[in-house]
Formats: sequence, structure tokens, C-alpha cells
Amino acid sequence: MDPRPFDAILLVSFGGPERPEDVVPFLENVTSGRGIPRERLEEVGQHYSLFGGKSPINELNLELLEALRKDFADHGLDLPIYWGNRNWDPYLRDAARQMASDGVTHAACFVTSAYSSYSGCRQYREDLYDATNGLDVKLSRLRHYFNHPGFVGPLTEATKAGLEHLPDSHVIFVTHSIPDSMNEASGGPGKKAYELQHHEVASIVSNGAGVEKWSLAYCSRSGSPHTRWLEPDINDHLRDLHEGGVRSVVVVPIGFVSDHMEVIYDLDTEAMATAKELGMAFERVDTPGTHPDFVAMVRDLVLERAAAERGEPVARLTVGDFGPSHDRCPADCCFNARADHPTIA
Ligand SMILES: CC1=C(CCC(=O)O)c2cc3nc(cc4[nH]c(cc5[nH]c(cc1n2)c(C)c5CCC(=O)O)c(CCC(=O)O)c4C)C(CCC(=O)O)=C3C
Ligand SMILES: [Fe+2]
Repeated sequence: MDPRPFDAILLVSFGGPERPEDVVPFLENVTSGRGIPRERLEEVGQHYSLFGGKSPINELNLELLEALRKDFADHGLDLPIYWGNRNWDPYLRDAARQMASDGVTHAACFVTSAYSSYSGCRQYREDLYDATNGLDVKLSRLRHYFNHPGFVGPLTEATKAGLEHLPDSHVIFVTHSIPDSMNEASGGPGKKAYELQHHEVASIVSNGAGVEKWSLAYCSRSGSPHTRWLEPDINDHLRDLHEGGVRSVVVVPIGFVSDHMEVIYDLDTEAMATAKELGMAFERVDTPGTHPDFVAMVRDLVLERAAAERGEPVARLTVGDFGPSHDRCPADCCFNARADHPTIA
């Protein structure tokens, strides 16, 4: 249990509104300078209104924090855990200031996004650069964990449970859509790491859960209708499957670590209504959340990276064919052509 050189952990997440008055300023934070049409913002504002103006994400992160603190204590790992968000209180900048005043020198950052993309990788590294700019705190972002057993294991278990409820269903793996251009740049120019990593996770989970018929679909498309985003949209895909004779689907939200708004609105509300309208049976399975294996994965990633930082040999757990993702992103990883911003790593 040697965490050196780390003397803290930082949980890095997206943030979400707490009350109705927060929704508009939150959406402004998320979309400033990103060219999202007004109609789309109004529509997304309504999704939050449907849930009382409150996102589930902050409470879910508090649950994860509590589970991490317990897991660390149970395993004799004595590291303080801080929490900061990109778009809502508690902000990353405040967490970084707190760490600096507590005397933290080097924190390992666990990001609640498992895959490579500008939104899930580089933008967080930009945020972390800004948060610690001028402060004497070093941050290291832990590697992408899409193919870690602590992530795919709980998803495989959940998929099996879903198929027990609805046997012989077609399995739809779902993730957040992103612009084609963002996919192209993810992992490096032309690498399409976002799409490939999701295919890898879908195939690992399918093998593990004995799934026969599966596909990958996307939710939460935003942006201008004139830009291309990854398809098919889950609702269009349900219609296509229905036309092909499918009457029962199990939906596996591999793009989300817990039940974010995209899961409870875009899947549990909107996609479920589409399935109902078509007369299809529909079951959405659990996200990793605070599954003990997912929580233990964070500890494993911290200790793995700590050993690597000390120059010691490390065992890096992965499942499937891809091998472990890099500790430090290359300079052109997940680059956003619209804005060149300094990043950590
Ligand atoms: C890849 C990806 C993830 C997964 C990785 C990760 O987890 O980070 C993710 C997560 C999330 N996205 C979230 C919310 C929003 N995302 C938006 C907008 C966008 N997301 C994008 C991509 C992603 N987003 C993109 C390319 C845009 C277009 C604007 C831009 O280019 O940046 C908008 C604006 C309205 C709209 O445009 O839909 C909102 C409100 C929440 C909080 C949910 C909650 O409250 O529970 C979470 C966890
Ligand atoms: Fe998003």
C-alpha cells in the first residue's frame, strides 16, 4: 500500500445543477463558446426540469467518494480524497486551492469518464491545468480504464442480469454521441479511439455475458444539425431493430460510470418511451456506480501509477485485446482544433 509520490486523490467530474435556478447557469457553463443551438439548450433544460431542476450526478459522486474512503480505509491506504467538477460547484479550482492550503504536493486524478475523447480526456486535462495554474500542486491523470476488469466486470454482471429478466433479447450498448470530428481526433489524429474503445468494451462484455446479438448505438446528440455526430441514435436504432423483427432489448449504458441525466432521461425516459410505442420489451441495466469492483479499481489504478512513478515494475490489469492505455497522453491526444489550450500531461 505505497501511494508515494501521491499524497492525495482528486475525483474529477462533470458537475450538475442542484436546483431549478441552477439549470440555466449550468448550461451556460457547459456550452460557453461551443456553438450549441438555443433550441437544444431549451430542450436539455426541460430534461433537468422533469427531475425538479436537479441532476443526479452530484449525489452519485458523493456516494462514490464515500465508497472510496471506506475502501481505502479497509485496505490501509491513507490518502485524503478531494472532489472537483468542470461545470458546477464544487469546482476544480476550489478543490485545487484547498489541496494547496492543506499542503498536498502531488494528487492522482480519477476522472469519471472511461474513454478517450476531447470531452472525456483532453478537456479535463485543460481544466486541471487551469485549476492548478499558479499553485504548487502537481496533478497526474490516471489512465483510461474502459478495459479494466473493475469497469467491464460490473457491466458484464449487469448484462447477464438483464438477460435473465429478458432472455433472448437483442443487446444494445449505448454511449454518448460526439461529433465525427471529435471521434477522428480521439487518441490522436485519425485514431478514432472513442469509437474503437466502445466497440472493444461491447465485445468484451458480450463475450463475458454470452450475448449473441448485439449492436452499438448512441444517445444525447447535441450540436448543430449540420455537423455529423456518431450514429445510429438509440431511438432510430430501436425502430430499425423493430423493423427487423426484434421485440425485446436489453440496453447497456457502457458510456456512463453512473446514472447520469443521459441515463435517466435519454435512456430510461426517452428511449424507453420509443420502445413502448413500438411494443418492444425494454430493460436498462445497471451502470458501475459504487460496485465494489469499480471502487477497488480506483485503488488499483492509484497504486499502479504510484509504482510506475517510482520507476518500479507494475502489473497493469486489462481485459481484451487493447492493453493498458497510456499514463501520459501524447501531445496531440484528443486535440480540439477549435481551441488550443494548455493541458496537464
Ligand atoms: C463524451 C461525453 C461525455 C462522457 C464523458 C464524461 O462523462 O465526461 C459527456 C458527459 C456528460 N455530459 C453531461 C451534460 C451535458 N453535456 C452537454 C454537451 C455535450 N456533451 C458532449 C460529450 C460528452 N458529454 C458533447 C460533445 C457536447 C456538446 C458540447 C461540447 O462540445 O462540449 C450538455 C449541453 C447540452 C447539450 O448540448 O446536450 C450537457 C448539459 C453530463 C452531466 C449529466 C448529468 O447532469 O447527470 C455528463 C456526465
Ligand atoms: Fe455531455
